[in-house]
Amino acid sequence: MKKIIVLIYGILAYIVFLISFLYAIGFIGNLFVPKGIDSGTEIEFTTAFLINIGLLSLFAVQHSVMARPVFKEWWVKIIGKAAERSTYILLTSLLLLLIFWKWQPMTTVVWNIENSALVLVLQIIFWIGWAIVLLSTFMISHFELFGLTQIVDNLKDKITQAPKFQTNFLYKIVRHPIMLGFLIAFWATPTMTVGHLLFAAVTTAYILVAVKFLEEKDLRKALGEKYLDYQNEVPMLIPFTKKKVNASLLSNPTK
Ligand SMILES: C[S@@+](CC[C@H](N)C(=O)[O-])C[C@H]1O[C@@H](n2cnc3c(N)ncnc32)[C@H](O)[C@@H]1O
Repeated sequence: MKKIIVLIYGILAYIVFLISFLYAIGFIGNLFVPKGIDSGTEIEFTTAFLINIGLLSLFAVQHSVMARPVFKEWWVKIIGKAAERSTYILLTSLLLLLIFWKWQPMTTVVWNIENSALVLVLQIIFWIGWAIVLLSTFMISHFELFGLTQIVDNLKDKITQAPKFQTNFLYKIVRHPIMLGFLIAFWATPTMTVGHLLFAAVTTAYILVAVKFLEEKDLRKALGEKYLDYQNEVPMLIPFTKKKVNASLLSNPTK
């Protein structure tokens, strides 16, 4: 019975993720959805700025803290191994929906491209960004990343294997294609408002810090030499720019 409940919980968490992901596309692109990043009544600038920064910070704290191995070790004792990833996905998705709901528009235009060919190019790049995000999740292990493998394995009394470390497909071009896809989608717009710029700038800063100082640190710790070699061979986010890692990291992968 408990396994069925965990299964239903995991499926619901995945549905909430799908809703938040699709809404994110509409929100950032000001497309299809009732409330886009630039819609709604504008309030005083400082208040809007503080609310928006507060919302993004809330997301950053939840997303970073709950992804750390130390937190997970403690958290699985409470929630159980099978439901851990689904809970992470559910809370992440709910916080995203909170951002979309409470986001304060700041509609002063920073740039507005009128050339229709350029507008089309930017719109295509925007969609390419989202396609990169989605495709890359399948290159790692989409169903494990979103907790579905864990809940199905739990039903079958099977231990979920950690996904294979991926160095192929887009992971051969950059180490973080999912993040690259987000960055492309956040910045590629023909009309950039102050609110959209704030969103893009803060999320970019967060992605750079979280990837470099949290995720890669964990991966170096878990994979050691293998990850250092990967860092030496494949650039972090910008394709075809190779970055050499600090030699001191080779002797201390946990640094
Ligand atoms: C949301 S995904 C983002 C992955 C990567 N940062 C990216 O942007 O494509 C985070 C999870 O992917 C895992 N991960 C990162 N690089 C990986 C790789 N090359 N192969 C398999 N898993 C990876 C991390 O350990 C973490 O659990």
